[in-house]
Amino acid sequence: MTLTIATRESPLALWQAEHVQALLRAAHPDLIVELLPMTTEGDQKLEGPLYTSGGKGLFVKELEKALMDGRADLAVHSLKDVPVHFPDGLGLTGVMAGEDPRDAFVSNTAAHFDDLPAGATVGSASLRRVSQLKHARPDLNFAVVRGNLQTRLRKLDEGQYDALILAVAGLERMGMADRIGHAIDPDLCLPAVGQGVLGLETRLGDDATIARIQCLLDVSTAQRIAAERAVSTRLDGGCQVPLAVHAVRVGDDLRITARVGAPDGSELIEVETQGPADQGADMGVSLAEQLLADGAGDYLV
Ligand SMILES: NCc1[nH]cc(CCC(=O)O)c1CC(=O)O
Repeated sequence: MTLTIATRESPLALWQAEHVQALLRAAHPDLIVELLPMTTEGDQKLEGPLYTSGGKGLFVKELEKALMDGRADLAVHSLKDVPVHFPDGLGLTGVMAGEDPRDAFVSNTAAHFDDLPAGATVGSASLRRVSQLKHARPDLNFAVVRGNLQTRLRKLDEGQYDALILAVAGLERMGMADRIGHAIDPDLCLPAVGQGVLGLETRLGDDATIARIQCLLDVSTAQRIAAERAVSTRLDGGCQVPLAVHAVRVGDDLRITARVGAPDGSELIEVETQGPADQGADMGVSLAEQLLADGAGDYLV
C-alpha cells in the first residue's frame, strides 16, 4: 500500500509532513509513504495581513482538493490553521500529542517583553496576539509582519521590528529554538485554538488510511482540542477574529480559558470553566456563550 501526504511547500509545512512520513515509515515497514508538495493560494498571497486576504482556508483548500481527488490520502496541518468546518467527505481523523502551546518573544535587543521601551515596534499580524499584548502594553507599536518564519526573522534581523511574537512550536520544529527570548506566560497572551498541535485530515471512511495513522494519535490532546475547537465553532471564529482559547489538563478535568479582545487593546473579555475532560465539547460551547453574553460579539465581525 502507498500512502500519499499532501503538503504545502513552506519549510514548516514540509517539516511537519516529513515528520509524519518518518513516523509512519517506522511504524509500518511495509507501507510506502510519499509526499505530494503543492503551492497553495495562501502561499502566493503574501501581501497584507492574513485576515484581509481570505483567512486560513487559503492554506488548506488545495490540499483538500488533492484528498478529494484521491491524489493524496492524508494532509498534516498545524491545527491552528485549520478552519472549523470541513468539506463534505473529509474530516479531522485525529490529532498528535501537543507540543508547547505558548507564544514566544523574539528580539535582538530586549531580553523580555517587559523590557521593551515605550514606542518599540512589535511585529505580528495576529489579531489574537495584538489585542492581548496591546491591552497589557498600550504604549507599544504593533506592525503587520507576513511571510514564513524565516522571512519574518530576516525582517527582524534587518531592524524593521524591535521584536516578533511567534509560536514556540514552529520555532522548535524549524530548529530555531535559540531565537526564543522567552516563552510568553499564557496569562499575558493566551494561545490560539490548537496551537502547537498537528492535526491529520483524511477522507471520511478511508479505513485503510485511518488504520495506518492510529499509532500517531493522542487521546488526551484530542480532548483538549475538542474543547478548544468547540469554542471557535460556536463563535464561528477563524484567525480573522481576536479569539484565544487554551485548555489545560488538571487531573481528570480540563480547565478552559477563553478571551476575546478589542483589536485596539481597549477591552479584553476573559471567561474560564473547569469540568470532566471527556465533556470538553459541551463546556466549550457554554464558554463561547458566556463570551457572547459578556459582549464578545462586538469584536467578532
Ligand atoms: N500562523 C502560522 C503558523 N501556524 C502554525 C504555526 C506554529 C506551529 C503551531 O502553532 O502549531 C505558525 C507560526 C506562528 O504562529 O508563529
